[in-house]
Amino acid sequence: MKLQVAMDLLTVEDALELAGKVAEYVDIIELGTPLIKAAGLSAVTAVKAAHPDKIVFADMKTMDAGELEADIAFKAGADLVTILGAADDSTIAGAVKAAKAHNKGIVVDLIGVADKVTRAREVRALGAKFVEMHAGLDEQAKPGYDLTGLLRSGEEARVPFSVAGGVNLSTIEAVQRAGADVAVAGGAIYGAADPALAAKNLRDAIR
Ligand SMILES: O=C([C@H](O)CO)[C@H](O)[C@H](O)COP(=O)(O)O
Repeated sequence: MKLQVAMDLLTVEDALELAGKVAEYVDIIELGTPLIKAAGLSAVTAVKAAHPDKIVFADMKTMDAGELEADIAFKAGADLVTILGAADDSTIAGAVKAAKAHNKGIVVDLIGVADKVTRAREVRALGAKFVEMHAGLDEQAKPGYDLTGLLRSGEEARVPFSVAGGVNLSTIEAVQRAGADVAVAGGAIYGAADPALAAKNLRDAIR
């Protein structure tokens, strides 16, 4: 299982500083949606230039104009770009077309999708590299939230998947047991007093 750091920060400087601290422990470096909205795609270019050996993930969360938005993110240096699972099939197909043109990949984010299992299979058939079983920051803040539903959806879907939604040291083993290809950790790393140690501990928990 790969480890992905999600950088939900707001400036390129902060993102480069965090990436510099944790890169040796992670496989994938994600530029979070708030970061891309605040700093633009130049943030993707800067992180890829600093870490050319890492998979750079642009969390675009595109809902329309799939081919166009994926194309500009790939041109900026992204290796993986997210499209929302709630988008029309044509949006996902357009983004997959752009990914093929750049020899890169599309990840379909199933945030907000009620039937994640069915949609995961549909978008995989459309050419998604993998799907993201995702509960966003707002959903995580609701009382009683836990990762169980995401893990069950991943197990049932039987397509390559990542899990994002408050993954931390106490849950990463369950994420791996569920068969996830990628564990995504945002707050558990960037919110830690020592992000490098937090990333190392997560890496060490992956067997
Ligand atoms: O994608 C995310 C969210 O929508 C804000 O951009 C997060 O990066 C993702 O949820 C992982 O972060 P944590 O939940 O803090 O681990």
